[in-house]
Amino acid sequence: MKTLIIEMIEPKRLGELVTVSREFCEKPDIVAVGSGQIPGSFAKAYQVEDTVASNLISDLASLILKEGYEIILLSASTLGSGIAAPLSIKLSAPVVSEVIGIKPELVVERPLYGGKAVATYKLKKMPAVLTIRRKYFEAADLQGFTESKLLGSDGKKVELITEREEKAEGIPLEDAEVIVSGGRGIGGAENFPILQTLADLFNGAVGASRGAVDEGWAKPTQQVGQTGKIVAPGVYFAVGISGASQHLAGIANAKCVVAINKDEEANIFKRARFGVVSDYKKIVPVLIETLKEEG
Ligand SMILES: Cc1cc2nc3c(=O)[nH]c(=O)nc-3n(C[C@H](O)[C@H](O)[C@H](O)COP(=O)(O)OP(=O)(O)OC[C@H]3O[C@@H](n4cnc5c(N)ncnc54)[C@H](O)[C@@H]3O)c2cc1C
Repeated sequence: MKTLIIEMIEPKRLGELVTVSREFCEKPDIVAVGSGQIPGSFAKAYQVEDTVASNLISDLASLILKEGYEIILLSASTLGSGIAAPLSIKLSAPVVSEVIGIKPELVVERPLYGGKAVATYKLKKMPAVLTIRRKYFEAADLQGFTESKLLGSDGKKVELITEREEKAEGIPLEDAEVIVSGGRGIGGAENFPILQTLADLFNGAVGASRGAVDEGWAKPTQQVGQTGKIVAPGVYFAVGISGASQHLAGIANAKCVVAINKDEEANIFKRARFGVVSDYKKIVPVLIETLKEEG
């Protein structure tokens, strides 16, 4: 099937979409968003430097209709989700967001009810737009680079006036293999550095519950959950987090959850593989010392 990837030039995200594209075609085409060389081998490559989603919709829709693409793949990222919805309206195309599984015969899966259920859809009308949830598919190894041509623009509707770069401190939560998250049980912003110390020992990242973010102890960009980031680390430490369903929705794909909570009835223990019922102030320092000793 004729497949088009629309994505920022970022090897991991592109690699994941290339893996998904192989379920539909041998070699996809790509519209790469942003500047720089396009890693990987694509049949045809187009490039747009404008990163404002609403400016791209008309050009993308014209290209899709002209070339007859059947499957359109984007990451379920801010840009991907920002493009997928208006693009599907412009094309009168179906959209399935946050796809986590591809089955034979055009069947796709996405989570529902904060990850408590999985819905299965059969794609019957083409083109179909799919946004793919990060880290559910192994990123393909992208070899070499593909030459691209600029995708013509029908004029900017929205002008980007300023862009404030979010200071990326350490590894992004979505990419981290180990996350140490703190909740309201941490007791104050001054107690978050100990979580950072633990995370650093694993080369990991620090996340937070909405409880901690609402208290102003952690940044909104650190929030994990339904209205925060969806993460999929190998190990997720939930420290002083009760385990509300909205928080659990963000860690549905975490492989191993380790909960530290002084309330043995806390809901987080139902999701945890390992649980410690104790005050985190007694446990986390011991964990740090032990890890340092182990080297
Ligand atoms: C529409 C909507 C969307 C939401 N989206 C999100 C979301 O994206 N992410 C999110 O996290 N929440 C979200 N929430 C909020 C969610 O319902 C919870 O209120 C929130 O997750 C609670 O945060 P918490 O677990 O840190 O705090 P609490 O529920 O107050 O739990 C604190 C925990 O810390 C434990 N504790 C206290 N002291 C210690 C100690 N010294 N040592 C160890 N443990 C201790 C307590 O036993 C308790 O279990 C959303 C809610 C709504 C309505």
